[in-house]
Amino acid sequence: MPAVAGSLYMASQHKGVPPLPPPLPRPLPVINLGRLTMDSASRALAVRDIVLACRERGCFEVVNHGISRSCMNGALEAASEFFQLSTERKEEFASDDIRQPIRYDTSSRDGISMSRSFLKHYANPLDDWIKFWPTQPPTYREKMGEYAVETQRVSMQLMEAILQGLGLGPSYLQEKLEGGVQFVALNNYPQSSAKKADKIGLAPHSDYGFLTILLQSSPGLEVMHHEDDAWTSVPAIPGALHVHVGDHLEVLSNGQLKSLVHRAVLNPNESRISIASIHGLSMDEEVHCAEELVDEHHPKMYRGSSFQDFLDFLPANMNRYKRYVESLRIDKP
Ligand SMILES: O=C(O)CCC(=O)C(=O)O
Ligand SMILES: [Fe+2]
Repeated sequence: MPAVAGSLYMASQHKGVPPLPPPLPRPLPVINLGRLTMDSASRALAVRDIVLACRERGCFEVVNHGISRSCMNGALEAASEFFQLSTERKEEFASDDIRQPIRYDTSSRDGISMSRSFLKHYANPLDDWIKFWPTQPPTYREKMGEYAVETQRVSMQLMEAILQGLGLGPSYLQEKLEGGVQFVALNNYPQSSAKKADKIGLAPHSDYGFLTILLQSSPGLEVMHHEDDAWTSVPAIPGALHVHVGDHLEVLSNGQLKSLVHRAVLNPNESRISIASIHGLSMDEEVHCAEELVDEHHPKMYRGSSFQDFLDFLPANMNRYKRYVESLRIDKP
């Protein structure tokens, strides 16, 4: 009998040996971003790794991205100090209106916040938005501003690599991306309690931009890869950032890359902060399937839409789609 894994497995069952356990979860790809600015061979390998990770896993971790530890820790500290302010102070930013330039909330009116409070605001270009940001804690604008500018830079590098890897060229959409939306969500989750059975902080969803860059103070982010039916926990690797594919990258790539379903679970040991930076085109700019990726074998899969369209869509469609992009499919039932 040939010594293939399947036959060994069968043989062990025949002898009454317990069946093999399911395969171990594959570790998430960790990509050294420094290679993008080295020689062209190193860049080509990094581009290949990034696109493969996007295609096969929908996400990856990046290291050597050029954002200093003190900048990342500064942003986490500023977020943590904001959430420690009195309720009254935080509620100065409370609003039901998702079009406000800054918004604080604690409830699940958005259909997915099960146990989190959040502060959301825009960040690019910084000069247009920073005036709306909190002045308490006093270092908030400086620390969050520095981190926002740095993540916008990393998002540009990543998008150039992805667009190159898709065959569209690194400067495809460049100006529109430079002037695009950067939406920053600071999330604050309580420590899970032994009494409460529900350990979900944020329910499963995808993000609507091209890319999300996420920094977490401790583990809690979980992702579901495209072919999987199970959650994979994303480790909080010191100094690393997590990156995942959003709905508009699925549209732009005409379905070659798929937006990633993810959720946040409560951490049993501590309260947790995450900072999600979502990058896309500007408010009214529609994202379409790239014509270069449409042909007779790959018909156009999605209709075009803008960030503005997403905001219009959201209030009436909470919980209808786990991924907004499903509503954009041309062949949807
Ligand atoms: O807290 C997390 O890890 C996930 C946050 C998230 O998915 C979001 O803000 O969209
Ligand atoms: Fe998200």
